[in-house]
Amino acid sequence: MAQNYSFQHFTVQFPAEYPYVAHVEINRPDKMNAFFEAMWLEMKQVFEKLSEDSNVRAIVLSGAGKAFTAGLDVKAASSGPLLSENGLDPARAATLLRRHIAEFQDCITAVERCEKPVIAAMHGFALGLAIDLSTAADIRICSRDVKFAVKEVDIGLAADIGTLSRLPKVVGNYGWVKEVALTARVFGAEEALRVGFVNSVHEDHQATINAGLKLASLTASKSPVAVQGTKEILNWSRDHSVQDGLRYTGVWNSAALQTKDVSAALLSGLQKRTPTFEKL
Ligand SMILES: CC/C=C\C=C\CC(=O)SCCNC(=O)CCNC(=O)[C@H](O)C(C)(C)COP(=O)(O)OP(=O)(O)OC[C@H]1O[C@@H](n2cnc3c(N)ncnc32)[C@H](O)[C@@H]1OP(=O)(O)O
Repeated sequence: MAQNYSFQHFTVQFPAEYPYVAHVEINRPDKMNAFFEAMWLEMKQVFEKLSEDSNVRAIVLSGAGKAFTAGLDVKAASSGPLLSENGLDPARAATLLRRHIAEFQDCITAVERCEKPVIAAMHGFALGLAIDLSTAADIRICSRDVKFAVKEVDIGLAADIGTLSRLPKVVGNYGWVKEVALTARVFGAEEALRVGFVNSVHEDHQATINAGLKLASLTASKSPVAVQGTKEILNWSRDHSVQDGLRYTGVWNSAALQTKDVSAALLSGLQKRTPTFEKL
């Protein structure tokens, strides 16, 4: 049984029918799961804890209520460091703001840094911060009803917590990213599927969660050494040359291939048996 998780703005469940799978739900439905500072700090704790939990091998992230998340809590932001008059000279004010942005970015990056695969299962509204957050996940799926927007220019910002860095790498199409980021226009499930932002589209919220849990369960049935190595190497290779990626893979696997999991799994297909793996 996984350890007990108790958080204020996130529920973490371990569905009995999906061993080694954690389901994280953003839980502020009365405000469309809009994020304020305590929430993104808490989200970092959630993913750091799951990353280290050997009873967890894959994670589904979804939102409670009518939205995955409507993004930044714009009411809270209107009285936070973005707009506050602090009397500091510009360089000092900029230093504080830069630290604030870096801390916020780090909370989103906690999802990418999490050693376990994370599947973002989105429905309803997925605006602004939702795109930052879901591009830090490994796999994105959505429901037919979803409304996406890279909404930052609508609120006077260049997106600064991940979207502009990660979305082009997810979809491999700068022209499309520029269109949605420069206009903040809403796009739906069909377009998201066509450009490769999401991997699959499902009938409704619950069907999307179920599909996420099944995918999570499939990866959780594999060697955790192999799966965690695959996430690490893919993320690293995304940001480096092929030659550097090959070299990193060789170094990584020179340790990882010494796992017992290889001998447990190598002949399992031929021998028509399902291997089991120790916790990691
Ligand atoms: C340093 C900067 C780092 C990060 C920046 C991130 C940028 C972003 O995330 S940009 C995106 C910001 N989000 C928005 O601008 C969306 C604002 N919300 C809406 O436009 C609408 O609420 C809606 C999502 C289209 C849904 O409309 P509707 O179905 O009519 O519901 P509402 O009655 O409007 O909302 C219900 C309830 O939720 C509150 N709420 C919704 N979104 C937010 C939000 N983003 N921030 C704060 N609160 C939000 C809304 O006020 C309602 O609450 P009440 O108490 O009932 O008023």
